[in-house]
Amino acid sequence: MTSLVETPAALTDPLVLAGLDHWRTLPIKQQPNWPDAQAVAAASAELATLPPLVFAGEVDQLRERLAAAASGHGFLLQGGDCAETFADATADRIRNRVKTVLQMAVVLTYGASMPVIKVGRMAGQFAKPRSSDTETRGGVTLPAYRGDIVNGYDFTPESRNADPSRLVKGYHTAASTLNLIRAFTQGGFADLREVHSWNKGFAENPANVRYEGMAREIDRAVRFMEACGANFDEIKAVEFYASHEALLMDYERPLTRIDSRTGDAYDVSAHLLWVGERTRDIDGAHVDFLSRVRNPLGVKLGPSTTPDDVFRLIDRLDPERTPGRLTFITRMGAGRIREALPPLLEAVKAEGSTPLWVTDPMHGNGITTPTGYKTRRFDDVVDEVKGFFEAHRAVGTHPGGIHVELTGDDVTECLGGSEMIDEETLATRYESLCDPRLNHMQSLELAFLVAEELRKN
Ligand SMILES: O=C[C@H](O)[C@H](O)COP(=O)(O)O
Ligand SMILES: C=C(OP(=O)(O)O)C(=O)O
Ligand SMILES: [Mn+2]
Repeated sequence: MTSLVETPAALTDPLVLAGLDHWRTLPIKQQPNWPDAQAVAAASAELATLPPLVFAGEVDQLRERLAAAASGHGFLLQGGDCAETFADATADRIRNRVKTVLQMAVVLTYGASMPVIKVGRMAGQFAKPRSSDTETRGGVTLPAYRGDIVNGYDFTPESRNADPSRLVKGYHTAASTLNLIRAFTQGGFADLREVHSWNKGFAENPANVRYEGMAREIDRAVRFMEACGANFDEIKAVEFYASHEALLMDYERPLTRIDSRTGDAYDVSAHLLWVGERTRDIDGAHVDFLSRVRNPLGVKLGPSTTPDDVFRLIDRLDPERTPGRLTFITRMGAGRIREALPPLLEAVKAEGSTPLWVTDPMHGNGITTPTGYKTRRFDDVVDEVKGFFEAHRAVGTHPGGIHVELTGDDVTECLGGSEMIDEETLATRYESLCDPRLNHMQSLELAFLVAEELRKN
């Protein structure tokens, strides 16, 4: 016999019971003005029926890897576009980014004898926080571009309108990106014996040539080990994780599920989620939501962060001090890191917490050229990375990783590097729709530099 009194779904839904909607009652920043609330609700409802993009077991495995790194036994390499676009989710572009991350990882692993955790800003990095809600061109003001999952980049009212159908397109684009990443990294392409082939197709440049030299050494070592009986077939596959900024709540919330193994909530849109510098308010919606999912979390920290801010974030996001749960991604700027980072490291060390400390040498070093290009100087990026290592050496903490905006293509978006990209050259191949990315060669150069810094430790 059925009950005459129906139980409201909300009272039995485990996600609701886990407080996963509490963020709706809190102040929230950087969300789009969706013109059609019903269409957003329909898109979110559709997302809620779609399969998870990642599995909770993989998420747990990443947390274990990050825990090892936080205790000094590993290094996180997190990289990819500032803003992924739907149009660029092509086989060639995805392959070039994966190859670039694999090459950087091998430079770091071989150069510094350190296990490297590979995490892409990929398969979901579609939503962007902006400094301004609007953009004005030639006297016309329109909503700012907030990433392909919200609106279009074309400067027309139609394109800049927030369109909820993009939420579902974002999911499917993330799914096909992740599918290809999994094929590349599990299907033999990432095999260490392919170390030379990752360099193929990239124009020859000094960083490539240096890489080739290293690849030859690795080849010799692999052949030697094979001759000794080592079985390299066992390490044909490589772990490669997906991450993005958990910004757009109409995407993240419906992609949050209860894990049948443990009863815990996981945001299954990516393995690792991070909260941005603009949305990490301790009493805000984003921090509340993320505090309730089990994924490893990143938190961006800008130059004005105080030790008190850090302690409050640790208490909210990692009350049980779970190893590998929390990664602080500092983005101080080359001119600030040497004074701003050490007090945070000291304070956290004294308190006894062991988060993973990672440097993002991109977001504190933005400049705009007189011709209007958003760019960064490669020298500033390098200087911030060096400042990061100096700070950790001084305090005696582990410099645990780098977080970079990069692409595998030969774009001209950041100034300098051995190719000496100058302000005039920026125009030749500037493709980013948001922040400037290191190109393939600049990325490799940075990896060699980081390996040298790691060797000094
Ligand atoms: O990626 C980070 C931010 O979204 C980006 O730096 C904001 O850029 P804006 O200052 O042009 O809005
Ligand atoms: C928005 C970003 O950075 P931040 O929050 O550090 O400004 C980003 O990483 O794209
Ligand atoms: Mn960015």
